[in-house]
Amino acid sequence: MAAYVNRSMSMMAGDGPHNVAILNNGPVRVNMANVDSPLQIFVRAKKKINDIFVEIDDYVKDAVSFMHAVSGEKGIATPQDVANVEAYVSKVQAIREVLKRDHMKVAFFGRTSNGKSTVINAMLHDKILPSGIGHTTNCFLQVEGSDTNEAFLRTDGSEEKLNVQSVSQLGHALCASRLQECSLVHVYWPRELCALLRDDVVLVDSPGVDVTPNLDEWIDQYCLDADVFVLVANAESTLMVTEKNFFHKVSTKISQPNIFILNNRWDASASEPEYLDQVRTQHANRCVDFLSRELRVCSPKEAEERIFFISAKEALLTRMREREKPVSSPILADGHQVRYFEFVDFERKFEECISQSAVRTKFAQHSRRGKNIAADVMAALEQVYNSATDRKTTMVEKQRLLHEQLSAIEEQLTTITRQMKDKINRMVESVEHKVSLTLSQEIRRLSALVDEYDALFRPERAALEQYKRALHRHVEAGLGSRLKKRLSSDIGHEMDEAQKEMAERMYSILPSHKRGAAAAVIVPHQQPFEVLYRLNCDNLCADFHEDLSFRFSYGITALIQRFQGKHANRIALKNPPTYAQVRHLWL
Ligand SMILES: Nc1nc2c(ncn2[C@@H]2O[C@H](COP(=O)(O)OP(=O)(O)OP(=O)(O)O)[C@@H](O)[C@H]2O)c(=O)[nH]1
Repeated sequence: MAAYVNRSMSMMAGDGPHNVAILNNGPVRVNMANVDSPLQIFVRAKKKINDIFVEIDDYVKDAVSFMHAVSGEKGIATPQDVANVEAYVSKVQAIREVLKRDHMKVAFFGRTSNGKSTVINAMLHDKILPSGIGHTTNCFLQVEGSDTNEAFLRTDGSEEKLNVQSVSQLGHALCASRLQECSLVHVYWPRELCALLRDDVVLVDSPGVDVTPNLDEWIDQYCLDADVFVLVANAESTLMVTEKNFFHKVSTKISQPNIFILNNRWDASASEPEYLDQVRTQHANRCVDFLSRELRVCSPKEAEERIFFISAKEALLTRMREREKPVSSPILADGHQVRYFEFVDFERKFEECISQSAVRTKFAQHSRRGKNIAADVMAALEQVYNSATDRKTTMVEKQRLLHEQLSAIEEQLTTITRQMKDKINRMVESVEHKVSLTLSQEIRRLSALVDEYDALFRPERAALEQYKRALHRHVEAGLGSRLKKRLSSDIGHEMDEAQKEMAERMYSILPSHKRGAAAAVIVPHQQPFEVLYRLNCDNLCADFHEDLSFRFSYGITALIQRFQGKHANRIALKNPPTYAQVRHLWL
């Protein structure tokens, strides 16, 4: 109580921060002291949830980029996985749009002339909606804050901005251009002029519930998203069946609606002070009974906190005065301050209720949705992570097996290479032995070769030199062809066998799928093996001096020593396979 009294006194005194907005009739100065308003619960929650959805939006977009990046990797993310995550981008956008527009909505109902429009005007601190005796409000009028600092009207479904003065024509039952009772007119009022509007409260005025049979249609169109309902009753009479019927219908369509009951026109009680308490108790009991027992929307104790006895007319007058606006009836009845405090108390409790209700009903659903989206996207990313991890494990295992295989093969290759080198060494020794033996035998029959040489011998120096060179060629050719004939096929056969064995052993260590490719590299030599023996008689006989008297001799013993000497001649084993060729197969 103390809080609202202080606040009310402060507002009546006109202190606290003020804002200025421009209306048709000039600049307006308004009290905006609502920093501790319960509406801030909704305002802060809205900012918080909007910020969270900005983060969810970024998270989803990052996830989409990531999914696109990995979609090329086989077995990690399918195009369907990418599309599933991508679908959340538009869902998050849609929620963000709804969140931006989310507001707290309060709908005012009651019989004609009970003072619904006057209550709204008092809450807005200005005479915005038409009011007067008789049936005044002809259609639904929704007052909401305008983002631009201007006041204007818009009929539902139209983009045309109408002058704010035309609300009297459009919404007034007595004007010729009035709309259908179910129509909606948006009244945009500068947020800066009213704390309620600035904090995203939307107020809906309605025609009297006693002037229409279309209550169901009203409820479906204007009540389903309302956070709070205010029944504006007439304290001069009592709750009427039409009013009760309307809220019975509301409570069948909406679970546990938040309903406040304002017993308006309580200023009338000033003229009958002797019955004031009894009437108040009677009205209060009936209202508590209606909310708690008939509608079952709250407990009797909670109901007591939802029932107020006010004078909207006085509250509006007080606030118009405070803003130095001209007022028609300056005289206020006795007890007007107490009634004003109760009006302020109603505003406070209404703000708490609408703020908490809107946060719960509107943001709780969005929070769940946001959590689910984040969880779904995280699950998709986890699936990608798990697939990638499985793939990595498989590849690492494959790499380990390959390394093992490679090490084993390199070991075998080293063994084979060593064995082959030993074999080659043994073969070289064997061939040298064979060549040496064959050469000895051939040299022993060298005289026969020399005897076959039948060129004309002349002792002159020049002719003698020519004779010697020709004889050398003859001996070289004869000896070479004899060695080749006797050694080639024997050694060649041995070489072929050795090459074949080497190739087969190489094949045996290769993995089966590599053998095809290796066949082109490990091929046993196809060229026939031949023994080449380079016999240079000119060198061999360089220190030979002919005895012309005895013709000449080749000095057989010397020749044999020369042939077998370590710096003399070498057997050439043509085309042996090399270690480099063998190793190339593996690299
Ligand atoms: N004495 C007194 N008169 C009031 C009070 N509240 C509103 N009125 C007057 O009652 C008449 C009807 O007020 P409205 O605000 O137009 O009532 P309403 O419920 O909006 O009426 P409809 O728009 O026709 O449904 C106006 O002349 C107001 O000045 C109040 O608390 N005390």
